[in-house]
Amino acid sequence: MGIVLVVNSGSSSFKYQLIDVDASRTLASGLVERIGQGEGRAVHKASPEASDRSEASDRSEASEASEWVRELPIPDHTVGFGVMLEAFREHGPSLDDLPPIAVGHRVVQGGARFFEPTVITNLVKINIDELSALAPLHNPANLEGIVAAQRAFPDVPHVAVFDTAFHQTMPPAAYTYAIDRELAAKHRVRRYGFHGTSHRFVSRATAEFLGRPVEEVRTIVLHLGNGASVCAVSGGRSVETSMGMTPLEGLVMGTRSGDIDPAVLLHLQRRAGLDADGLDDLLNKRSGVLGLGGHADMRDLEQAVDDGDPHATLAFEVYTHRIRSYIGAYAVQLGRVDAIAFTAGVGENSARVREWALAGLEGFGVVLDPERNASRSRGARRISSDASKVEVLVVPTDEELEIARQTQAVVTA
Ligand SMILES: Nc1ncnc2c1ncn2[C@@H]1O[C@H](COP(=O)(O)OP(=O)(O)O)[C@@H](O)[C@H]1O
Ligand SMILES: CC(=O)OP(=O)(O)O
Ligand SMILES: [Mg+2]
Repeated sequence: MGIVLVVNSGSSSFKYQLIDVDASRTLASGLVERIGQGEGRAVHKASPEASDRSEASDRSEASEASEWVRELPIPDHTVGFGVMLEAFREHGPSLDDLPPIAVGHRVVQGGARFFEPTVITNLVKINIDELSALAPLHNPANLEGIVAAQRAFPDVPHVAVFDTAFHQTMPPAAYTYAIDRELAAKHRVRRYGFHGTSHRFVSRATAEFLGRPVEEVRTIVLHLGNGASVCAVSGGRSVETSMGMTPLEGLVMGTRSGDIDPAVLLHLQRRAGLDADGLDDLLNKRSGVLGLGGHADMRDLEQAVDDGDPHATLAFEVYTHRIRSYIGAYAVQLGRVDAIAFTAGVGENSARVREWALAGLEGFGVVLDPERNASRSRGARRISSDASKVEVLVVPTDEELEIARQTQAVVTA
């Protein structure tokens, strides 16, 4: 059995899943959070009959499994992995019975250097550290998770799976910013794109759902989670994506602004007294639908829209307007669109976002079926009408399974 532990580390938390790759099955999952913040918390679930994705890809399935919860100080990631090992010992499944053959790590920024999953050596760690300049919020935390996980699992290979890797196929015309080229090259300023693991998984699942070879299909993937990005995928390759040098560009997100005239930053620097850190905080943490509508969580925002809050309504309109603009732009770049696939927390669950984002596109052959769109059935499904020229689908993403698959492929190659 090919069992892989998948780790997604953030600065103050990490999520993990123990996955049986051959059976596409989660054996256990958990979250260790509030690391270094006084009182930490760990939640661990063993899946009794393990969630089999072919039957139920909905994550709520996992919540039906029994939980192991601990509240205790977790000063750093190393202690966090100790708590995780304790959870496996006390609550199961036993890692002695189900030893992982490898640990797969989500790493956000791989720059132009990493375009495929990579076994983590000391040199790779130096590179990930060095790429922190291009992802200061993500890479240092990813690296901390890797170091701690290597201490907890010293005898198996650790593999980095990069968010940026799938987008390394973008042509220069798509990834180049129109600024002084020498300055840009010196500081590695270009578009890299993110959420690649999800865009790759969903674009392949879309072709599979349509029963067509991935090489033939042109898809627009809308990954709408807390972070959000669009990807134009042609023949299984990313040709354009909305996030740029960092995960701030593109769509309106929970707390991030997405696209903005760069002169706004200069203006706020000169007139509102914001320095680099202040602008970083504003654009990454206090903007998006939170900044406009007072709620970062789409469920809360939709509730406020229903309650008649005009700020929430405008936030919702701006959010969906931006998605429409990208659909138009990417349809033109692709030349032909076979499918539009919605994925991640918002994309999979919000019928209203999907409806608003696609309203009025009938003239372009995009016609939603309201009943199919409102259905909450699980798994990949069609939500366009039979008359629609473009297939519109909801395709649940599974970044952890994709990381586990890529990790297994690297270590068994
Ligand atoms: N039923 C729902 N309706 C609308 N939005 C939802 C629903 N369920 C989850 N979401 C939204 O999904 C988002 C989180 O998406 P997710 O993909 O889990 O994020 P991430 O992995 O980037 O943290 C939140 O904004 C949440 O409100
Ligand atoms: C890269 C990125 O934006 O990731 P997330 O959606 O997990 O914040
Ligand atoms: Mg996510």
